[in-house]
Parts: sequence; C-alpha cells; structure tokens
Amino acid sequence: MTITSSSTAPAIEVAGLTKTFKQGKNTVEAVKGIDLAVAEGELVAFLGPNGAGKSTTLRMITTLLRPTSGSAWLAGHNIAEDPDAVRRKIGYVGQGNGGGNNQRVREELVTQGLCYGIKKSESSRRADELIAALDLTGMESRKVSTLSGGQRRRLDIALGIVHRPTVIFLDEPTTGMDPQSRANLWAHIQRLRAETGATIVLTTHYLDEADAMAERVVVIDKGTVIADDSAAALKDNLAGDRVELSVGSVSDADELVRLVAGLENVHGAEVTGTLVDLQVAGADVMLPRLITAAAERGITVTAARSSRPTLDDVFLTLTGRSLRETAAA
Ligand SMILES: Nc1ncnc2c1ncn2[C@@H]1O[C@H](COP(=O)(O)OP(=O)(O)OP(=O)(O)O)[C@@H](O)[C@H]1O
Repeated sequence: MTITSSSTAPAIEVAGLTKTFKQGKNTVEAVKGIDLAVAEGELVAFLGPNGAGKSTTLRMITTLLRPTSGSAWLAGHNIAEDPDAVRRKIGYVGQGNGGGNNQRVREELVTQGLCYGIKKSESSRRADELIAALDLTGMESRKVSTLSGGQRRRLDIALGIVHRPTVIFLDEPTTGMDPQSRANLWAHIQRLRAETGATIVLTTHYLDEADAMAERVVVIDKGTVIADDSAAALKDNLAGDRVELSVGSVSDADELVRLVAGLENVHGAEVTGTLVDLQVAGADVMLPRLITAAAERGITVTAARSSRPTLDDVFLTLTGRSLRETAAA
C-alpha cells in the first residue's frame, strides 16, 4: 500500500496489525489483525472488555510497541520507517501517566515542552495556556503528588498535548473517576477538539461514555475489530429496539408470539411466562401495531414498554456476552 505524506492522507491508517506476546512457553495473541482508517478530526472510541487488545493496538500505533506483523501510518508517516515523525505528530496519554511526584505542576509542563525542543519562553506560554484550558488554575506550584485523581488526569492530558499534536491518543482517560469528574474531563476533551480540530482516539470500557461522546465506536474483542460505526448505527443495525408486552395468560403469550413472529420489522421474540419480549425495528411505530394485531386476535395487552438498545445489547448480539459483566467497574 502506498501512502503519501500529503495533508489529504487519513490521520490514521492501520493495515493487518498483529501482536503476539511470548511468556515462557505461552503465547498470547493480543491483536489478531486490525485494519482501520481514521479521518482527520474524527473522535473515535475503542470499546471492548478487559484484555481485548485496545491498549496494545494503541501502543503499536503510537510507536511504543513493535507490531508482530502489519503496519500503520500516522498522517502519512509509517510507524516503523519514520517513528520520529510519527511521535512529533501525536500526543499519547497512557493509563498511568503523570509527571514525577515531586515536580510542581507548571514546572512539569514547561519541562515537557523543553523535552520536545520547544524554547523556554514558548514552553512557559503554553504551560500557562494549558493550565487555564484544563482547569488547573491555582495548582501551578502544587506538587503533582498532591493532586486529586481528576486533576492528575487533566495534567496528564496537558502533558500529552504540550507540543500541539494533530492526533491525540488517550488510553482510558476516565477510568476510576467519579461521574462528575468524568463529565468534567469530557467537557475539556470536547473543547480541546473544537479548538484544535485534533483527531482523538481513546479507549474506554464505559458503554455510556462511548455512546454519548464518540461519533464513531470501534468495538474490539479478542484482538479483532468486530464492529465499527456510529453508536446510533450500531444500535439500529445490530440490536434493534425492544418491545415488552404483558398479556393475561401463558397461552395468550404463546399465541401472540406465533402471531407476530412473521411480521415485518420483528426480528426476535422470546416468552417468559406471560411476558413477550420482542426485538423490533422502529418501536414507536411497531408498538401500536402490535397491540392492534393482538386485539384483533382477541388478546388483550395489559402492559407495554419499549426501549432503545444500548451498546451492551450490541456487544451481546455480536459476542453472546455482556460487556457489563466482562468490564471492570
Ligand atoms: N507485555 C505483555 N506481555 C504479555 N501479555 C501482554 C502484554 N501486554 C498485554 N498483554 C496481554 O494482551 C492482551 C491484550 O491486552 P490489552 O492491555 O491490549 O487489552 P485492553 O483491551 O487494553 O484491556 P484493558 O481494558 O484491561 O486495558 C491481554 O491478554 C494481556 O494480558
């Protein structure tokens, strides 16, 4: 594959990436062949359970880990052939980043800038800018070790973007945070994106977060991409809406399932006692139709409920497992 380094190249291009770890006699196939293209300015979430291969993929794309096979290009630069150019373009915030504990916040940011070859005066200016942008005002001379979890994570992000990367990788930026700090950090990430137009790729195992924040969700399981689309499209195409209908007797429930099973837009039906659980396309339209069809057959629906699917329903459809059960809290 020929990729040029013009500005029209995708921000990220990944082809057949694999990684096998050897541990004594055992081998772990952490990543089994990932292909991916991310356009400039996209916000993409890698979603998957623990051990799915999300971090390993990110670490290979960011030149921190050598792939077993396959390759990747960042803004047209090949990760193996031109890792320095790749590193200049990207910001990487790993799971447990953060500066030396005894360093002070502003000092840490200025030093990071110097490490990237930025002049002292410019580095100081950027440190002040990031302190304001990431809500660290008042913390300038605090030791990093005294920051709260949320403040520390915001400093991590500031450290990762001091050199103004065009592609930013965040490995589980919100893991372990309380909901308020997560929402706050997300507001910062969204603002950063709006202001800089940066491409952002992050990993998460928070379903609600991937659903609400990313415009594109790449679902990874057992080292491969098993779905890749917007959260809305994944839910519509892979899970469908749910409609639950309660009827008066078990025989009515059985008859209702037989009646609706052949209807267009009904993709699945399950009976539990007097409750009929249906997977449908377009619950808003289908619910009254189903109730009418039941009434015409002399079956009274005593209660009805419809719900939109979650990304967990998508994962369940794809793998037979719940992401909620496999993900760490
Ligand atoms: N350095 C390593 N040596 C051996 N095995 C490793 C190494 N790094 C990762 N693995 C294994 O590779 C698999 C994928 O791990 P990875 O950290 O990429 O998953 P993940 O999806 O990021 O999980 P999490 O959400 O828990 O961070 C796991 O089975 C993990 O134990």
